[in-house]
Amino acid sequence: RNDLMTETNPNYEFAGERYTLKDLRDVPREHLRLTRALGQGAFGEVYEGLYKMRPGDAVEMPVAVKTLPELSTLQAENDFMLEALIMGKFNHPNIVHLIGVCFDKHPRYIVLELLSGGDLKTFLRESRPRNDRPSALNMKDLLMCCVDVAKGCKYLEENRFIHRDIAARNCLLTAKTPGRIVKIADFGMAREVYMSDYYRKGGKAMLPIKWMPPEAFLDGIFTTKTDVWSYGVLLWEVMSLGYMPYTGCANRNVMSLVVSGGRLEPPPNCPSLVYAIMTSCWHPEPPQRPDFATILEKLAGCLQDPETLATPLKPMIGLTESDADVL
Ligand SMILES: C[C@@H](Oc1cc(-c2cccc(S(C)(=O)=O)c2)cnc1N)c1cc(F)ccc1N1NC=CN1
Repeated sequence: RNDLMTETNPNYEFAGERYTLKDLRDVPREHLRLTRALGQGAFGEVYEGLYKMRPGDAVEMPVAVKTLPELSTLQAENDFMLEALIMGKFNHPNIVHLIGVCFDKHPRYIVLELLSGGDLKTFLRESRPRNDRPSALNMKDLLMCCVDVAKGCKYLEENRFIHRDIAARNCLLTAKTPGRIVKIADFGMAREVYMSDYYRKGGKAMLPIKWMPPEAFLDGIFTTKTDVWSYGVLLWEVMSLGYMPYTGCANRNVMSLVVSGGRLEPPPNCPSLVYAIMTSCWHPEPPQRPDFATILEKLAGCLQDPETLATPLKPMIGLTESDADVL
């Protein structure tokens, strides 16, 4: 909780230091050119754009621009600023880089590095083996994606930062081709905790129940072990090539299932070494869950196990893709 938030001058504590908006680089609006819409973000439209770093420059840097609509509540303004402050303090290869902000007038912009591989969930779904094309990915590709996200999570853990929404939809790739790097790129839920709880929007519907451990959705307890549980679900998302977890199950059923000890089944062809990591992340007792350093060691073990690496990828069977994925 950060009760130091005031309407106009949010302070933000990270890694033992306090920051305010003045710490964020100001991007002159006239050096920014929005080229096309990428999709709807939590606040407003997100655009792809080009940023001329220095006025005389011929070269322009591709960027992603989050926009805050003109007609926004003060609450939304604060949330938006805080998200920029949160991202502005991170410095890690597996966390999206904040380039700067345009907060001088409306519409306000948050300018991020553009990761042109798009989001991890979409990438996984697009990479499923099709009859005309065996999967473009192999087990090593999948494990490398998981390693990247775990490295980002380890950095957050070391800085005692709880993300609260680790999921494939919130991760982006630098490219779809080999050599791709995965980065944690959305901090919307983390922002929530810094706003007074009574502002929390709506009911349970706002919470990513399928990625949350019991102590979080029952008692609102969030620790770094919350992110470990979510990371286990992300592992399942990756190994299933982007399926919706608990296929066909509604949120309230997932809650009772998980509370009574039910867990996600191993995706088809999921190596037992990898499934063992997932289940360790889903231990009912938070302290019994591994930390991200341990998870990285276990993933390194998988990457050195010939049998694991040789496992072919196979899509889920049963429900057709469209049903399975939406429910
Ligand atoms: C805010 C936005 O940030 C970005 C999106 C894309 C990006 C997103 C989708 C497709 C492509 S692209 C140019 O490769 O087709 C690039 C590329 N770089 C970003 N920095 C984002 C961050 C996430 F963690 C998850 C989803 C999105 N969005 N927001 C709106 C759509 N996705």
